[in-house]
Amino acid sequence: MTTKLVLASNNAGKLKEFGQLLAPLGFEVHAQREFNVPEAEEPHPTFVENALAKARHAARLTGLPALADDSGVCVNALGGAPGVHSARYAGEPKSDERNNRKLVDDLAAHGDKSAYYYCVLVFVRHAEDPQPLIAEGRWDGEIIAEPRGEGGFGYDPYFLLPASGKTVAELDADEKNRLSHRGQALRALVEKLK
Ligand SMILES: O=P(O)(O)OP(=O)(O)OP(=O)(O)OC[C@H]1O[C@@H](n2cnc3c(O)ncnc32)[C@H](O)[C@@H]1O
Ligand SMILES: [Mg+2]
Repeated sequence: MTTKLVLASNNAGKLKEFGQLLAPLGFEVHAQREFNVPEAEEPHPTFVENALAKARHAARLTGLPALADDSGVCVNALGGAPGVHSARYAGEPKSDERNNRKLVDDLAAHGDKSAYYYCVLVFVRHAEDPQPLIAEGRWDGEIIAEPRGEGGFGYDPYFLLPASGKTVAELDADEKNRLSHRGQALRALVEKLK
């Protein structure tokens, strides 16, 4: 049986990756935009609370099971920033280019460039689901000052994987999905759905 679900995100990069990750698993996946679901508020200080807020919002407005992703890049020398503020690190309107420039500037005076991507996924069967399924993933790397690569989205051209010497934007889509915070979290979530 295929499960129909709504993806509670308006981020084109995430939607593309979820499409690739979920395609082989027999889900009928719809982006919330198809149902004219507006962006949810994300006022919380934790990833898990924001992901739950997004999932509930989409489930409430569509009547469908919903999957939400709250994610970001956490930089150790910056005390975990941008963290939950990753999408709007440089303010409104959201801009990957300005976010990346601010991140590089903020880190310029620091020797420690280590960082990690973090992703929490929340799946709710309906808006009042008392037992949401929750999974997380983490991916370590470091921030570099000059962008490399064309793939991925967001901070990927500046996120270096020391083991391969490549940035995430230099990986092909399959490699990113195999290694990423989002891929790890989704595989863990799917185990819980079984
Ligand atoms: O809330 P939705 O609609 O899902 O879209 P969003 O872009 O606002 O998503 P978040 O609130 O979860 O913010 C996550 C930000 O973290 C960054 N990010 C998350 N995953 C990433 C990845 O795989 N590669 C690069 N940047 C990523 C990117 O800047 C995202 O905008
Ligand atoms: Mg968001």
